[in-house]
Amino acid sequence: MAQVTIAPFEATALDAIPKIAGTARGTFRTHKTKNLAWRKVQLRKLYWALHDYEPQLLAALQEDLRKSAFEALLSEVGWLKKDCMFMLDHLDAWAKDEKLRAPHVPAMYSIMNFRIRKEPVGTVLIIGPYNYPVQLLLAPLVGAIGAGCTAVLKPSELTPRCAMVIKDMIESRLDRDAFAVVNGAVPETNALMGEKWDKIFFTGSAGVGSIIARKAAETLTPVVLELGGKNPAFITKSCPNLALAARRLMWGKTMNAGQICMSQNYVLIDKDLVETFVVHLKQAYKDMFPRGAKQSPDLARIVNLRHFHRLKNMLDNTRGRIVMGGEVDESELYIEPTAVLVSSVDDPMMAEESFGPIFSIYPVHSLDEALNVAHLVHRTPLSLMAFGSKKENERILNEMTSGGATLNDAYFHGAVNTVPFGGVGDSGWGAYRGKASFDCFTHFRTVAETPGWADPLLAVRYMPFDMGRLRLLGRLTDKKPDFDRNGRVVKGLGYWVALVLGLGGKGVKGALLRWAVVALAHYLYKNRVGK
Ligand SMILES: NC(=O)C1=CN([C@@H]2O[C@H](COP(=O)(O)OP(=O)(O)OC[C@H]3O[C@@H](n4cnc5c(N)ncnc54)[C@H](O)[C@@H]3O)[C@@H](O)[C@H]2O)C=CC1
Ligand SMILES: CC1=C(/C=C/C(C)=C/C=C/C(C)=C/C=C/C=C(C)/C=C/C=C(C)/C=C/C=C(\C)C(=O)O)C(C)(C)CCC1
Repeated sequence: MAQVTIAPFEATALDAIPKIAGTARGTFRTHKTKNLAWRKVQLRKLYWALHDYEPQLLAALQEDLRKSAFEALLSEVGWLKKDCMFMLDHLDAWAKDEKLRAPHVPAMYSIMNFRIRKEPVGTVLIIGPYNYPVQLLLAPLVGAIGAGCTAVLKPSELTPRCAMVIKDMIESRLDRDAFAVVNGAVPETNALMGEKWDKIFFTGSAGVGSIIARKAAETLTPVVLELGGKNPAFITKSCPNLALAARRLMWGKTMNAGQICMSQNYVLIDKDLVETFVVHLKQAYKDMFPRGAKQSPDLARIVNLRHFHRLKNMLDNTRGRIVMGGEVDESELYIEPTAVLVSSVDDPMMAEESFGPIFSIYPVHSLDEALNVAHLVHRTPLSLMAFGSKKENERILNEMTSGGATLNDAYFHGAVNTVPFGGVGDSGWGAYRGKASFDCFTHFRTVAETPGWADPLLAVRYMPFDMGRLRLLGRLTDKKPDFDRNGRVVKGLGYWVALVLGLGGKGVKGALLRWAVVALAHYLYKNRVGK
């Protein structure tokens, strides 16, 4: 890896924060960020900044998390470059006014040129976590730039080298009046929260998310929360390939040393499959780490001592049996990929969010039991994975919600940068990525424009009110219900007439098609050969 120097971590001075926020707000008021060409220049600059700062970013990720260059490129630097390109490719189309026509606008108002203007929400605060310190801070920024916002970023202080590289990169390459980085921990975040924002985008723990949401509520500031979850994986008796399920779940818990909020916390598995599943897990472990996980340059480390001890305590306090892994080494912040066989939902391995390379295996007698346990552990997890028959997977999706879900794999729904990503209930509010990133920072402003000549047509609204005219208008424009008071659809005269005239076809298209077939048949009959 290229030799690079990273400045030591330095928190932003508390008294500088109001000015930083004020500059970002002031720049938004100049309206220059609304210009699409300006936004595109910033996105292109961000792309090249990521490209040029790649050695620093890779070194910082290696030092902060011992993240391999492979992972750093795949899921952080390369990921963000793709984000920039995707936003650049689609920005013109997404930012265009959307004309509102029937059926969204009733025919009687069609003269009023209803449309949706896409406006930037304003000046936003983006607060990032430590596990993907580059991706999870800058992916929302791509959305904010695309939408035309100004932004202040607060990287996690737990990954200090990444925080310093990001500050240098953003402030030297992007418009300094529009984008800034504040480094620090709780005091600096509190100072930022004391400022007025138009939206706050927070990724992190549910505990801190709730502090942020409470503070934001004081000024009615909208928040997006990307939080954690205790995510289940279901393996049923009909699992099509148990060895593959084991391999994929091992991948889910070893990327970034399992410090991924959407990876499985626990596996609910049919009791008859447990033994074989563990054999497959061990085989997958051997295949991925032929010289042992500790020797592998591919396995990241736990971010710091606090999180190391949090994970170690889960293993120390479990009443379950470790069936794979179990080694820990504080000097290296190393935790071996570990699976623990448990039998109680109160076990720390079930009750706490793992957010590391450890997970539990919980044997069940049936899918009913699995679904009950999952609801007890966390009713609205960030993700869910199912390895069953098609029918069972459909049932799991139907009976248990989650932010996102993957069938027959670990969290792949969250490994593609262009599709919406977000939680549900207490695992998150709002979504981003792809077009959802643009939408997240956009105010969809409905605009109507009433021509002066239309006033006589619309005069019914004026006082003095005339009930007769209101009733007449209702008779002309109100849609009659085709259902009765019991919620049953009523097939009235209109239905039967339409059915006969439409020759049984549904809708105008279906009816026209049937009439065309009849006409063709008639024509062929009339002109038949040898008549
Ligand atoms: N849904 C998602 O996309 C993701 C969710 N997460 C969740 O984040 C957690 C791990 O990330 P962490 O960085 O440890 O989260 P965290 O909640 O401790 O920190 C996140 C950010 O909040 C700031 N912060 C911490 N304490 C604060 C306080 N008392 N007041 C104001 N700001 C404060 C930190 O400086 C940091 O920038 C896990 O629970 C994980 O599930 C992590 C990554 C992605
Ligand atoms: C199929 C065709 C081709 C071949 C395509 C191939 C070989 C694709 C392989 C893709 C793979 C294995 C991609 C894996 C990607 C994993 C990623 C990006 C993981 C990302 C993790 C993230 C973002 C984590 C985020 C964490 C968060 C949000 C959190 O903590 O919550 C050809 C050969 C291209 C030909 C066409 C057909």
